[in-house]
Amino acid sequence: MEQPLHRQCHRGHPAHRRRRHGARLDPGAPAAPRHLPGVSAVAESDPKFISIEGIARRYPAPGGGATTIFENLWLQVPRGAFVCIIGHSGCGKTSVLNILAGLEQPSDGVVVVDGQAISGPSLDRAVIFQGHALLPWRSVLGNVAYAVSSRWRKASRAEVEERAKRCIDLVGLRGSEHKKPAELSGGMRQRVGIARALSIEPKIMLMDEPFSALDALTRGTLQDEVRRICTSTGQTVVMITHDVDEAIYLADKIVLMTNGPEAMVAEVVENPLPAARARDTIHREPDYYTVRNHLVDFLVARSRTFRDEKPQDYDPRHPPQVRLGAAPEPPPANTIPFPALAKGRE
Ligand SMILES: Nc1ncnc2c1ncn2[C@@H]1O[C@H](COP(=O)(O)OP(=O)(O)OP(=O)(O)O)[C@@H](O)[C@H]1O
Repeated sequence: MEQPLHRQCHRGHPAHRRRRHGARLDPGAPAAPRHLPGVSAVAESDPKFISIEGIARRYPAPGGGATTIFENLWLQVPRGAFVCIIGHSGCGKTSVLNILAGLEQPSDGVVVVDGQAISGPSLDRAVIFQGHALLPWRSVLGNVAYAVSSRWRKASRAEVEERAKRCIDLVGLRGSEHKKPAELSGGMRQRVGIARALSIEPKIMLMDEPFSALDALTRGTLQDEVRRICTSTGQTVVMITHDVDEAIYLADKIVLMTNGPEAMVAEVVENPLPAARARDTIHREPDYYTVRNHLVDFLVARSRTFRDEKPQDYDPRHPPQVRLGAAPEPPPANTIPFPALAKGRE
């Protein structure tokens, strides 16, 4: 009989031997190193860097029994990938993220990150929530430094401050180091959350609708920052969003979840847009509307009907990888442009 993947020899996995520095919260973890590493730029290829293996989430149902939010959910995220999960409210996106963070236990299955099964929260996995969860009595610098010193307990105060300041710079908050959270705008607080997450060099960054509470302008600016930082550092990210355009701009892969209960991963859409994309011109990319229409169509219709209409060879262990593309042919030369047609009717 085939062994579940998590029982196969993860310790022999090359990723396992590439363990990074740092003080794991897991018992038996090696002690924290004395010196802080620099902000590294890694984008190694490791297709199973995060391996979600047959997880389920069930809650007791009001009249007895259990409600299955999802089960037998499988997903792999390569090292350095930016993955967005989209799906309707209640399908279990936050539950998946909480399981990845180690904040919740799956009712079944396992998640393996970098060769190690998750058994609880760890500084290897930073979570950025919608609410910023900053310590209100600490300054910006204090909040970020607190995270750094939790990660590298033996680092000197100067080392901790230097690293914290570097991350504060990275999110564009230089000059606000000594302000308290109450003195900051929502966008600035979210930047502190991002700086704090980056400062501990997590193996993975988990974001639960991090920009949804922000105004459109701030959201756009922060999306740009996050994209710039994650691209340049090779950060592996799993993010939940309801915003199709945000997913297209940020993600390498977009995971489509069907409606719950008993939600499924319908497919994983590979984003065909070039890595060098810009927010203000992305809608002119030839494949932009192909991808957008596919995602909207899923949310409007297929997220409801997928269970009954799924492909015969659908295998939850290997959800279909969809690569859209091939921009529509340009219209023939003799096509009358739309404005001219409209004019003719006047
Ligand atoms: N502690 C709990 N007890 C019972 N049911 C729960 C509990 N936590 C979550 N649920 C249920 O699990 C389902 C999935 O919740 P989850 O928050 O993961 O969904 P979601 O897709 O993230 O939703 P949203 O987009 O609205 O945030 C929901 O129906 C929710 O009511």
